[in-house]
Amino acid sequence: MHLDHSHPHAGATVGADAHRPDGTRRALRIGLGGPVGSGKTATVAALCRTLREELSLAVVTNDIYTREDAEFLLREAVLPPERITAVETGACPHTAIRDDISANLEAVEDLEDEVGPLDIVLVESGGDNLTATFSKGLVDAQIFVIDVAGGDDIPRKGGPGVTTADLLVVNKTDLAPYVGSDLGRMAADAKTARGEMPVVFQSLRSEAGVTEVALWVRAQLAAWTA
Ligand SMILES: Nc1nc2c(ncn2[C@@H]2O[C@H](COP(=O)(O)OP(=O)(O)OP(=O)(O)O)[C@@H](O)[C@H]2O)c(=O)[nH]1
Repeated sequence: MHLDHSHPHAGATVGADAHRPDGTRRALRIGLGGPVGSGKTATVAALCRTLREELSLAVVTNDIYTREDAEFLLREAVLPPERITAVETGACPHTAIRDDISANLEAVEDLEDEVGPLDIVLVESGGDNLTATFSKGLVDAQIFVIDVAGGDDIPRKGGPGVTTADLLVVNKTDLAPYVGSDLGRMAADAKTARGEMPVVFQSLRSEAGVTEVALWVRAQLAAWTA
């Protein structure tokens, strides 16, 4: 189930310089943030599986003290190991993606140098609260992932992630009947909070899986390379 694809190209604004020092175009950088356990890593894994044959991809993960998200992606072999880098933030992940972005920028640039040229780098934030947003100096577009089990009032309560992310993903729709979440209400509240900005409802347990988000990512890349 998805909603409001009337503006598939909303997003991808040029934040940092679009070129590498040698003059070639750098990869499009897409950030994924959201609360703990909403499905960020699972979405990154599914995007890699869907897009890896057609695009040159890499992933940067952020965890506070561990490399768990990167280890999951390595174990699942969603990409060759040299294309996955873990940043240990040692503090709130949102500091590393919003305030002191140097470690993430270095990780992205190292990946481009070592395995490039790359089409897309996915930068996953460690699970954080609803205020976690990425610096425009780090990513060109951001996806905010919430899930239906976290409470169907999250779109209404908002927060910068929900209201300003280029794409809002409401994940785990398969669980809605079990946790009593009202998807219609979530959709209406998301519309109120976001206006014309896109929202995708997905279940990674369904056959459609990450298809809609992958379409959005392809549209961002098309706009970036145009
Ligand atoms: N039922 C269901 N479970 C899901 C779905 N997506 C992810 N999960 C499960 O939810 C759990 C958390 O998913 P993760 O991808 O690790 O979540 P995360 O946002 O990366 O978590 P942190 O990195 O700890 O913040 C895992 O057990 C996933 O398998 C979904 O669409 N439906």
